[in-house]
Amino acid sequence: MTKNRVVGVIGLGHVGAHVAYSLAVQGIADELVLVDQNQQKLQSEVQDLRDAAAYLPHRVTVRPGDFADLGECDVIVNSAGKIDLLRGNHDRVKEMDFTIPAVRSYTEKIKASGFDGVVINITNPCDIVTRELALGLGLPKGRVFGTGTGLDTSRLLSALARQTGIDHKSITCYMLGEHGNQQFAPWSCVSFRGMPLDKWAQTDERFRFDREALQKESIGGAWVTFSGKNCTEYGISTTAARMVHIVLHDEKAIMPASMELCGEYGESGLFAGVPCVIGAKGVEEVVELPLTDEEKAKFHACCEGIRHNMEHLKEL
Ligand SMILES: NC(=O)c1ccc[n+]([C@@H]2O[C@H](COP(=O)([O-])OP(=O)(O)OC[C@H]3O[C@@H](n4cnc5c(N)ncnc54)[C@H](O)[C@@H]3O)[C@@H](O)[C@H]2O)c1
Repeated sequence: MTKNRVVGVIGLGHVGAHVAYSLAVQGIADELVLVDQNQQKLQSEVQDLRDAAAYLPHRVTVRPGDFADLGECDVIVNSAGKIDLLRGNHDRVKEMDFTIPAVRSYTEKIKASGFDGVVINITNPCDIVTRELALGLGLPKGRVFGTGTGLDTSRLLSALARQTGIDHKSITCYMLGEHGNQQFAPWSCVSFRGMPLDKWAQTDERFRFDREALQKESIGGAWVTFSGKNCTEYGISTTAARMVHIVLHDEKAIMPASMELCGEYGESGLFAGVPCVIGAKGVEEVVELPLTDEEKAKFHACCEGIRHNMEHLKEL
């Protein structure tokens, strides 16, 4: 009998519930172990997901758990948080006063469960919380990473697909840096199945667009979604589900993720959004894009911004 693929989700709010649903609907997980400090919310989400199971194309079992039950998971998705703290201000760092102590409160419990898999962090501020989890859990390098600029890259892919008429899956592009206000698109690395953007732009006007405007659209997309529903759900849950799929199938796929930098891009001591080779061991390699000098400077500025935000850790 083949081993069941067991995925744990911590925090069953807007994001965690949608992650669990995506994993169930896409048949990515065989078993879901759900954990939330709000027991009523947890029971409700478990019930609702179980109600869906009979008509899903793949068999999935769903159960409520505690941190002690996470030891058997192959992958844990962390999405605990308090999204209401972002109402009225567009800065994910504002959630840090809640999310850092929250994560610290259960890191030891995850360790005590005997967990030895991969952790994918969504909780904001994503780069800083991912680092906190990685330090606390002490798993081998790469086993804890964040969705980082994965979602922001999805937004850029969507904008580029609408602008050019070329399908998302034929486009290579990245948002790099912070999953936050300090991120940017390195346009020199954008290509359409091997043909660089600049080359297309020489002959086709659909590829001669306002790059600043598209970048702004990708960075601001979160707040367009947030403004009408006070959360974001579909984009992030699909991003995380894709990452879980990559890990469980040992795909060695390249995707932007929040990963520790140890000299790559001339940076160290922090987690930031960069392209990564992801497989069964989590992030197995950071891909160093051939950035222009101007793009390198932008990347360093993003890292300085993350470092500035990390200063607040001293007060927590
Ligand atoms: N990285 C990204 O791209 C991205 C995108 C969207 C949201 N987010 C982040 O994801 C997180 C969750 O967002 P949301 O909209 O679901 O928030 P939410 O407030 O709706 O839900 C958070 C859930 O976490 C639970 N929780 C809080 N502390 C906990 C703890 N100590 N132990 C167990 N459960 C705990 C709460 O009970 C709640 O059910 C937030 O930090 C948000 O900013 C990140």
